[in-house]
Amino acid sequence: MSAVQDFPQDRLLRALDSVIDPELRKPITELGMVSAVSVEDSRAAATILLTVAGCPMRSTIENDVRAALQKLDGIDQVDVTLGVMDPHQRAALREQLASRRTPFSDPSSLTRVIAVASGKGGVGKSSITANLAAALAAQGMKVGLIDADVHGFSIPSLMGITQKPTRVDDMILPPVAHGVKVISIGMFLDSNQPVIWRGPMLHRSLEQFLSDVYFGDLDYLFLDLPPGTGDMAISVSQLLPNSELLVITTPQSTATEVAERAGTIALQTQQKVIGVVENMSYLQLPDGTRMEVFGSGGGQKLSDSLSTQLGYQVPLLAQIPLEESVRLGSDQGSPVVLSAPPAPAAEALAELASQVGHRPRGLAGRSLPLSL
Ligand SMILES: Nc1ncnc2c1ncn2[C@@H]1O[C@H](COP(=O)(O)OP(=O)(O)OP(=O)(O)O)[C@@H](O)[C@H]1O
Repeated sequence: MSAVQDFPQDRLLRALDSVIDPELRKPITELGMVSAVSVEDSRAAATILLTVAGCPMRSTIENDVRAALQKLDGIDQVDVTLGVMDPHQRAALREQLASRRTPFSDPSSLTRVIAVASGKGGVGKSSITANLAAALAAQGMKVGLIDADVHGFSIPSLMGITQKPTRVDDMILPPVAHGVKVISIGMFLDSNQPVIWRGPMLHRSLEQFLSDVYFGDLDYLFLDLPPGTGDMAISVSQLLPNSELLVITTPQSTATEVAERAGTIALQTQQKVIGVVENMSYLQLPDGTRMEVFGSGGGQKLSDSLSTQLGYQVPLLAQIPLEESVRLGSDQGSPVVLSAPPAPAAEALAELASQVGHRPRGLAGRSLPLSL
């Protein structure tokens, strides 16, 4: 790093501490990205090394560096030069990050892993997952989201992500949207092409997401599962034995029956089912009455039957109304808890997030790593 004649170097570095790499979520000073910074005649010059040449965040980083230095008294002008890390610098960064990769499958991991399941498609599983993740991130939690619905991936558009993940050698940096680190198979495909993978490839894709994607320390990791009781649900239970299940249904009896099968898979996989969410419960009419478009009682019925079959209380955690704001938020890539927080559906989703968030990690229904 170059010397500074008339400006204390640590003041410059302290200012740059406030610049956070948007993907790695760490100060650029800690990541070895500040190659040089100096001041001459109230003109600051900073050379910043990007992890890769095509870094999608280059203009954000450049602007943030400029803004951070410009704030200092005595600096009138800032010149930012962007360079790229050489293979040695990249390897050092990878080492640094790899040692901090969180083993989500480790029984001692403090990250709560919540897989969101449903019996059939279209019940709002992805919308609820996106809203839960965004709501907890807005509360200051560190949240990751894996779109494990590889055949019907919709999370990138629900979260408003068009950007591709950045690769640093064999490490993948997930794009961050609304404070949530998100990864989806859809981000690796060139167009909206269908994915026709079978079990082993699905298992491998999840394994790769868990090992190669840099999530850093997380409070919550959500997985949006494909509908039903397929291969991915089994893979999740094998690769993430600590994961818990949240089951989404509509009030309709046909949806409830298939959701029950998705929930009872937990008997075989030994995952804990933390609760049931009933979505599209009712439509509030202008006169204040509630129209039960998809019938009523499905969520409670599912909660009762899962409680009986699993042998512990599986509560009905929320009933989310059918509301245009939810659909609009999804279409605009901004979950309704953020885009229209006073809407009744947003309030119900925010309340669900608090319930999920405040629930301590229990051991009921979970296999323990015991041996004689
Ligand atoms: N409470 C709600 N009110 C209004 N629209 C909703 C609500 N919940 C979900 N939707 C809309 O219903 C559609 C299906 O939702 P979503 O994609 O989240 O379902 P899904 O269960 O994940 O489906 P799949 O598993 O097939 O991907 C979307 O257009 C979404 O915007």
